Amino acid sequence: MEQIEGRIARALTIAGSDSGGGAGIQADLKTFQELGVYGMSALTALTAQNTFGVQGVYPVAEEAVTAQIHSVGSDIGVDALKTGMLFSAEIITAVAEAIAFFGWTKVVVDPVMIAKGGASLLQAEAIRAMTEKLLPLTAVLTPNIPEAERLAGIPIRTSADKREAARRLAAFGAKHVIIKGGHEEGKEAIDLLFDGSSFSELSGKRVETARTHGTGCTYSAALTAGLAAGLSVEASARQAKAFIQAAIEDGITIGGGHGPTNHWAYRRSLVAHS
Ligand SMILES: Nc1ncnc2c1ncn2[C@@H]1O[C@H](COP(=O)(O)OP(=O)(O)O)[C@@H](O)[C@H]1O
Ligand SMILES: Cc1ncc(COP(=O)(O)O)c(N)n1
Repeated sequence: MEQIEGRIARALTIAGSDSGGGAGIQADLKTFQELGVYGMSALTALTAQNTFGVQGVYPVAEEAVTAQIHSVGSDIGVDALKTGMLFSAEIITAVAEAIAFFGWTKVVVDPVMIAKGGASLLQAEAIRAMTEKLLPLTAVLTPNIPEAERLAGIPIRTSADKREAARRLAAFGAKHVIIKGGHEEGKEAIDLLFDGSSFSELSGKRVETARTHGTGCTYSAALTAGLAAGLSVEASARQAKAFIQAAIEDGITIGGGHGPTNHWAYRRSLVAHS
């Protein structure tokens, strides 16, 4: 187990459930475990979901979201947390209030909006609550390209657009912004990291595969695990990139549609090289 200040590192995910196990809370907890961090969860919504898509979305009452976060925060404690599917402005507000109540600072926000199959996981009117209430509390924001376009309010076609979007997202209060390159084309999948003053790129070989369900969830969970264990944002981002690269490359065949990644792959590759 990873240790921080002499005890086990603890990470919380505040996100939706993917019954198919490849994205959402399930991907997050698997990733925390693989990286040696104690995982906890606060559910925001249930989805009936498989590798073909989302068959149903059932949000959790916001007071139940608050209660879950207070239960773990008041007893177990949280070294770092991530948010995933938050669904509504009411849930976003409840989450922002709980983060402020506990004074948590290692906060990763994956602004999940639309599942890869096209289902909406965030109501349109919730975007404003996200930029106004959650981004000011965010240490690392991890949008994909469509999410960055929506939050920043500009289309992203060039690398200059990508940098401008990152600047705009930082202006909402996010201390670091990582715009992920999974939705772009090219031989490399390049993530752009902005720390409020300078840019750096994290690159990996693009894998031609349809099995990318849950990549964003898995990536942000790996980032959160790194922060929980005391790594810097940059070191956590590098570890998360290596984790997702291994998980995509070493694909597993699950279900008849767009399958999940292999959450075992990164740890197995470390063992193989040790
Ligand atoms: N086909 C791929 N090959 C290699 N890396 C990928 C691929 N697709 C996504 N990634 C990486 O996976 C992570 C998640 O990215 P992305 O798929 O854009 O997020 P989301 O799931 O939120 O849409 C990023 O680090 C990205 O660079
Ligand atoms: C409950 C839940 N949360 C998030 C996603 C996004 O998944 P993806 O990483 O495939 O875009 C999802 N499909 N379901």
